[in-house]
Amino acid sequence: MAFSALDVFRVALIYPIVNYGLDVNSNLSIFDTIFQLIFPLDVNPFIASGILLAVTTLFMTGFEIIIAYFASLTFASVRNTTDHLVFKILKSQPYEYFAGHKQGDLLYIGQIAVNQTGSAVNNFIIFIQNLLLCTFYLLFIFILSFEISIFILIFGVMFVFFIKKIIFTRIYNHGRILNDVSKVKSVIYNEFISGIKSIFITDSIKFWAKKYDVAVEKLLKSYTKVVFIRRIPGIINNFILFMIIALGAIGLYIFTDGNFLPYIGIFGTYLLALYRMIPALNGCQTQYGAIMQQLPAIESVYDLLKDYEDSELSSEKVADKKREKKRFIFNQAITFRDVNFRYKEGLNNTIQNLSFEIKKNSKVAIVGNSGAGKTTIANLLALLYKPTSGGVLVDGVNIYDFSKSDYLRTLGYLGQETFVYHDTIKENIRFGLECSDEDITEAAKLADAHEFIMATPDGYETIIGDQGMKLSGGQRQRVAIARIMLRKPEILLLDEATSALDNVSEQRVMESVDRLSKDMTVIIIAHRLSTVQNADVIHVLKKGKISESGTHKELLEAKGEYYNLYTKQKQHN
Ligand SMILES: Nc1ncnc2c1ncn2[C@@H]1O[C@H](COP(=O)(O)OP(=O)(O)OP(=O)(O)O)[C@@H](O)[C@H]1O
Repeated sequence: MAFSALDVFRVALIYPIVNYGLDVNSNLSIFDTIFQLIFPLDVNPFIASGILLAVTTLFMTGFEIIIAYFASLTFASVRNTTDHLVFKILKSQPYEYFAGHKQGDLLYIGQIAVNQTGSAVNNFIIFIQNLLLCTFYLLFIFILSFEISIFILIFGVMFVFFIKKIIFTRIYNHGRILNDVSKVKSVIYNEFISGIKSIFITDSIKFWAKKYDVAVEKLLKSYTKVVFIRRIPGIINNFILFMIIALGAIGLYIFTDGNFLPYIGIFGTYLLALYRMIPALNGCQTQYGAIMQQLPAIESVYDLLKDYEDSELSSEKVADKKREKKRFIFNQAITFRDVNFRYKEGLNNTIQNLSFEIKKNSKVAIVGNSGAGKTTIANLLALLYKPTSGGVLVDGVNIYDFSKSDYLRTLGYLGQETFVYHDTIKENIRFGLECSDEDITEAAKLADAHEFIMATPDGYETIIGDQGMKLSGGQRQRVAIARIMLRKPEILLLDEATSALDNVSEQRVMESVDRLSKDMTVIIIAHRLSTVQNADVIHVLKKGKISESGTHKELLEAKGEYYNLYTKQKQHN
C-alpha cells in the first residue's frame, strides 16, 4: 500500500515540475493547493520537486527490494511446504493407491503441479501489488479530472467484464487442457524411460517416438493458445492507452480553442498516471491469467489432499489408528482363515474362502497355474492388500494388529524383479538400514554375492546403473538376498524369485536361500516346480482355492493337479 501511494506521489511530482517549467500558474487542480502548502514560497519548486522525486525513488527502490525478497521467500516456502505435503501424503498411502494410479500422473503432481502451486502464490502477491497500484492511480486520476476518469472507468469496467467473460474463461479452459496434455506427455516419457529395455528389444522405439511426438504436438498447440490468449488483454490495454492520448490531445486542443498551455501540467500528469496505471492493469490481468492457467495444477494437488483427508477420516482408518498395535511375536504358525479377496469392488474374488496353515520354521510352497492367485497370497502376507473378509493370523493374532514396521522387519520378501537404484552396491544392500560396513559384507557373503562384488571395478563402492543395468539377473537377486539377510528376517517369502533366471543362476540363488533359511519360515511361491520339491508341504492353488496339498512325493502319487503340472513341465524341459 505504501509502495503504491509513493508511486502515485512520484508521478504527482511531475505536475509542479511541468507547471514551473512552463511558468504556468494554473490553479486548476487541488494539487496546486497541495504543492503550494508543501513548498514554502522561498523554495524553488523545480529543485524541491527534484529532491522529493529522488527521495521517493530511493524509498521505492528499497520497498521494491523488500517486496521482491518476501515474494521469493513466499514462493520458495509455499513450494517447499507443498513438496513436503505431497510426499507426506504419498508415503502414507496404501500400496493399492500406487497400483491404481498412473506413475506419470503422480510424477506430474510431485514435479510440475507443486511448482505451479508455488508460482500461483507468487503471482497472487504480484496481482495484489498491481491491484493496489491500479486503485491508487484510479483515485489519483479522479482527483485530476473527474469527467474524463468516469468515462475511462465505465469503459474499463466494460473491458474487464469482456476480458473476464471471454478471455479468462478461455485461459482457464485451455489451462485444463494444457494440464491434461502435460500429464499425458509426462506419462509417456516416464513409461519410455522405465520400459527402455523392452522397448529396445522389441525395436519399438519408433512407436514410442510417435506417441511422444503426438503428445508434444498437442502440448505445442495448447501452449500456443494459452500464451497467445494471455497476451491479448495487454495488447488491448496499450491500444486503449494510446487512443486516449491521441484523442485527449485532439480534445484538449478543441476544448481550449488552442489555448491549452494552462492545462499541459494536468494533461501531462494525467497521461503519465495512465501510463503507469495501464502496465499495472496489464500486470493484474497477466497475473490473473497465469493463476487461471495454474489453477488446474493446483486443483490436482488439492484433489490429492482431499483424497488423503477422506481416507484419513474413513471409519476403517480411524479404527485402525485407535487400535493398539502389538509387538510381533511368532512362535507357532501363520494361518490363513477363511480369506476372501478381490482387487476391486465389482470384480470376482481372486482368493476364495482360503484356509491353510504355515508352521513356524517349515518350508511351504504354493504352486498353481498362471492367474491362480499365488502372487495375491504374497501380496496379502506383505500387507500390500487387505483381505476383503477373513484374516491372516500369526499365533492367532491378525497381522494388522501388529505394529506394521515390527511385522515387516521380520518378513524378508524376494520377488521376481529386484529394485536396485543408482547408487553403490553397498548402499543397495543397506537400503536405508543403520548398520556397519562389516554387517553388509557379512550379509553379502551369506548371499553368495561377495565374490562377484569384489570382482567389480570398485567392489562394494561400484555404482549400479539405474534398474541395476550393470548387473546380471542372478547377481541382482543375490544383492537382494544380501539386503534381506542384513535384516535377519524370521519369515522368508519368495514370490517367483528365480523365474526370470536361467537354470544355473536359479540353482545358485536357491542354494543361497536353502543355506540361509534353516531357522526361518519359508514360503515359496513358484511356477517352476523344480524349486519346491524339498518343501515340507506343497499347496496347489486353483482359481483362488487350494485344490490339493502334500509333499512332492505324496502329490505325485495322488496323480492329481500337481502331477499334471509336473509332467507337463518335465516334457517341456
Ligand atoms: N492389481 C490388480 N488389479 C486387478 N486384478 C488383479 C491385480 N493383480 C492381479 N489381478 C488378477 O488376479 C488374478 C490372480 O493374479 P495373481 O498375480 O495372484 O496370479 P498368479 O497365480 O500369481 O499368476 P502368475 O503365476 O501368472 O504370476 C489374475 O486374474 C489377475 O488378473
